[in-house]
Amino acid sequence: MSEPTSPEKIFPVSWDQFHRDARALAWRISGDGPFEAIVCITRGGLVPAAVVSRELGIRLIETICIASRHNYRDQGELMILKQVAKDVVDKAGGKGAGVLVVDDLVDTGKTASVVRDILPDAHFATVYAKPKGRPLVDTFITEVSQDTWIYFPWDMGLAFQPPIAKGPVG
Ligand SMILES: O=P(O)(O)OC[C@H]1O[C@H](OP(=O)(O)OP(=O)(O)O)[C@H](O)[C@@H]1O
Ligand SMILES: Nc1nc2[nH]cnc2c(=O)[nH]1
Ligand SMILES: [Mg+2]
Repeated sequence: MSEPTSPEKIFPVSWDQFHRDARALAWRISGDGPFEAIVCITRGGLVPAAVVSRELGIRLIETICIASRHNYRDQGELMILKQVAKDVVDKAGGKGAGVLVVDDLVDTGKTASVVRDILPDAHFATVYAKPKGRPLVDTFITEVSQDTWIYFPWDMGLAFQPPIAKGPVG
């Protein structure tokens, strides 16, 4: 479980900021290829994978589908819903050489370590990283503290904010 300890910090990310950070990730890994394929870890990896794929001209995109948070933030048993296709693993010499694994973030590192077991020689890239998971990634853009919860733009919406003078609602 990666429930942030108190006091919890939050790090809200807008679409614009996420796009810039994902593009910066592409820049940072652009010298580490060539990559034959991207393996993106769904669902969070889908968005940065689209940006990195466009920037680096990688058109072979595969997924590994992993679910671990069955109740919002509580991390439960990690379930692989779909494995990496055999032809992609074979293309990478069976161990992931020439494969770029993309995810939105690494937190405890549990998801990343499962994927590393499958593709040990792959290059692992995430947009954000927390300290516990950081050793598992080769490249990331921004580190946030372990007690920070990142709010992604696809999980948020515009909402009315009461004027400061009215005080907190409720
Ligand atoms: O380092 P960890 O502690 O394993 O956490 C990181 C993982 O948690 C989130 O995915 P989640 O399982 O919530 O599913 P989602 O991508 O479908 O939102 C995030 O997208 C990473 O894949
Ligand atoms: N949205 C979101 N998902 C996560 N999964 C693991 N850590 C986080 C986080 O900080 N934010
Ligand atoms: Mg995920």
